[in-house]
Amino acid sequence: MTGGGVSESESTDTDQQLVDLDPSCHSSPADINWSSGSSSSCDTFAAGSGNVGSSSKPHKANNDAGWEAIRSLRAEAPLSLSHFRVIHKLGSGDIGSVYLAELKGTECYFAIKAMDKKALTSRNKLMRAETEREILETLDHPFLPTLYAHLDEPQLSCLVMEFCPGGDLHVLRQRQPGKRFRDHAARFYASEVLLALEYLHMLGIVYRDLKPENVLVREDGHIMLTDFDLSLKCIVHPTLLQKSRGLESLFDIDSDDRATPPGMPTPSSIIQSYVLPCGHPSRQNNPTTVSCLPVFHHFAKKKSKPPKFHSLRHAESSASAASNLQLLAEPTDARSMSFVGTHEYLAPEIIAGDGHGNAVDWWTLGIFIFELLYGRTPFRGPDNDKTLANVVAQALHFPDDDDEDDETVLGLGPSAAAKDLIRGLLVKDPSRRMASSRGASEIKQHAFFRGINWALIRCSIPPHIPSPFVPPRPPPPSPPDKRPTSGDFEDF
Ligand SMILES: Nc1ncnc2c1ncn2[C@@H]1O[C@H](COP(=O)(O)OP(=O)(O)OP(=O)(O)O)[C@@H](O)[C@H]1O
Repeated sequence: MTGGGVSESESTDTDQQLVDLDPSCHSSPADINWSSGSSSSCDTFAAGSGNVGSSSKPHKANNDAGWEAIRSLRAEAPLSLSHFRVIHKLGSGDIGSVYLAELKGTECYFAIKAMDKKALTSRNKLMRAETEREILETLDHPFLPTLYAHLDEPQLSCLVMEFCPGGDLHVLRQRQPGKRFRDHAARFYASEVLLALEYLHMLGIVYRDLKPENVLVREDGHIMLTDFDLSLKCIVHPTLLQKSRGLESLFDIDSDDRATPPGMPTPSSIIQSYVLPCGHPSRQNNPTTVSCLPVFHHFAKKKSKPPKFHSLRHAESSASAASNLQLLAEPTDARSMSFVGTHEYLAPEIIAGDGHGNAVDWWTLGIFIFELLYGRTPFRGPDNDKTLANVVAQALHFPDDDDEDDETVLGLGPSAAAKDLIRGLLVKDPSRRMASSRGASEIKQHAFFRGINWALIRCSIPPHIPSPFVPPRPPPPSPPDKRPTSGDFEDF
């Protein structure tokens, strides 16, 4: 995609002053000098300075060989880079490079994002790296990366993350006929992205960098949203809305009052219905689609007392009233003035610099779906300035509106429902944009997503399953210093 990325208003440089750990620069991957003294590295999770470990990731940490391997290593000594064998570079971003690495002797593979601390400081990117780490530490969701460890080496700050072997959606789209996805595939990717965004919003995180390049494909074909260095963290004020009464707020749940209201599903039932694998007994009994689980999940860890009810006393005892309730926990009133994102994906309010909130993610979702379906973004101009001008002022136009190609004539092009959804998401005024007040659930109810089983989406069959990941063979052992003696061959 052209158009480049705008990282932050205060620094838009993209020079890679970061340390290059590219194995191709070395005689063998194993020769890479990851740090100047890994013995003094600090595994912040193990040391307890980061409050995240496998125990606080109940959904992603179960039956995960990676966690098991790391856990048993940590039982003996703090984890350090010397425990990993670097295989090759997966790619570079603005604040670091990502490597495929194996935890030595385990056949467990990880993606390690290595950031040079000096370069981060001199380029004023320390905060971004810190934000990304903090966000990754909190995540525990099927469509978001697991952070296994943060290794604070003398020169490098390294994030040990889940490795995603299937490439990204940008590359996958190029391989489709006409370089665009059909409706059913776009619907699948958009729905998994939507769930990931919903979860992030409920944690008070505005993602701000949705684009196909940041949507990775797992080995099983499901997705993983990556790259959180442009994300915004804010405080959420969960609110219950009554569906039949529109947007009227029934009660607020402040940070100290996080119990389940009578008649509402309990936190554990919501979590189970959402994240348990298919076939789990709890699943079969409770396949409810619930849009508000992450908030409860987030809150469930805290000691709770009954919430303060500001109105609708009946709700206290009525299960039917509860079924009419909808939790809004997204940071709809978050505000940031930063100029962040990728030109073609920037929301008008970011360009205008008037302050923006989570509605920017719904704008980018609209651009994302458009790009998946049409093979290009809607407002792209000949240069970045023209692109920005188009985003702010140009009306949305679908390529097949006036110029019907063969696919459209045959009914294979994007459906009317897809276009209607895109239109709703690409409303330039964020306060009128779809989902700006009622959050992700409004999008989920759109006709484009009809037939999606939100609770069981993880069990659906993805449109594309990548070829199985073949673990690279370890390099041959280095030749012995001395000439072989007859003793070396005694087995032959
Ligand atoms: N967990 C992962 N598994 C596999 N590949 C990954 C993983 N994380 C990142 N990558 C790949 O590594 C490359 C660099 O990723 P990174 O997140 O550092 O930066 P970016 O998304 O390219 O850019 P920026 O940080 O500037 O927005 C990307 O090409 C991405 O596809």
